[in-house]
Amino acid sequence: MLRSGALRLCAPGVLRGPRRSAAPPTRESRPPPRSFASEVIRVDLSLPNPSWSKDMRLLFDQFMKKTEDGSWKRLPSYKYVSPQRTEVKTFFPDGKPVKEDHMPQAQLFPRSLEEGLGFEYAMFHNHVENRTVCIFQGGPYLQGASGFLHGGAIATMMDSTLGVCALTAGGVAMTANLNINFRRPIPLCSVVVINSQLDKVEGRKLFVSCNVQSVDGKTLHSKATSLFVKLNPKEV
Ligand SMILES: CCCCCCCCCCCCCCCCCC(=O)SCCNC(=O)CCNC(=O)[C@H](O)C(C)(C)COP(=O)(O)OP(=O)(O)OC[C@H]1O[C@@H](n2cnc3c(N)ncnc32)[C@H](O)[C@@H]1OP(=O)(O)O
Repeated sequence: MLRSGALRLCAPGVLRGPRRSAAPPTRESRPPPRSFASEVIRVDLSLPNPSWSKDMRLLFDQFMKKTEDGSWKRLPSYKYVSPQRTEVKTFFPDGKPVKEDHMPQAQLFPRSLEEGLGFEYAMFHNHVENRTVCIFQGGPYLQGASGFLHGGAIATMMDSTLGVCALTAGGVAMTANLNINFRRPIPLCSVVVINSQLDKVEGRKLFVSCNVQSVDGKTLHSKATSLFVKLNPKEV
């Protein structure tokens, strides 16, 4: 039976640096290079790696089983890696929007920390039920109160899960509003399940909600409701 996440050190290998997987990369984890820069490769990080705890792997396997009949789909999540050394620009005097191909170091925020130290997660989506589930293991760099996850890190993963839920239903949209109730702290390095669903669509407005529970479902850690608004077609 799966355990709820008790406070413990992260799974073995968590501080061993940037190695992504002990297993040989699958074809899926090494798709062709992106078109804008042929030397940049994208690596799907929604796959098990040595930092994943037993709970994380068990949950991942359970959801992969659900994908077999096509009702659920695993959603890839990429980190962009350039084999060449890129100079990282850190000072932006004018905050104008920059196209991704002009900033090769841009990364999806939850994928920006090294393996096991930050956000380890995989998402699964059910198109019929308009639900997105995220299994999430928060690493040691996400500490807030001693021994527990930072509220901002929890909010990040809730926003990301809700975002994927809204995006898959409605296309490009941004978070307009996010209301979170934090009920029980989440022990650092434990695994939680974020269940999100699309509740209502009104024109460009997508109303979504989610909860964050322990693996055994006995502890409700957080709940949120959120509004995503599809970008105004005239302004895109
Ligand atoms: C098989 C498919 C696989 C898919 C895989 C998916 C791959 C995923 C890739 C990675 C995705 C990761 C997801 C990450 C999600 C994070 C999202 C963010 O952080 S985003 C970053 C953080 N977010 C930002 O930075 C967003 C900044 N904000 C904005 O840009 C804009 O305010 C806006 C776009 C949100 C709306 O502007 P604008 O288009 O001018 O909107 P209007 O004024 O025209 O109003 C339209 C309607 O909306 C109402 N309404 C609006 N706001 C609110 C509100 N707060 N409260 C209540 N209501 C609100 C308003 O009353 C009106 O209602 P009605 O009259 O029609 O009834």
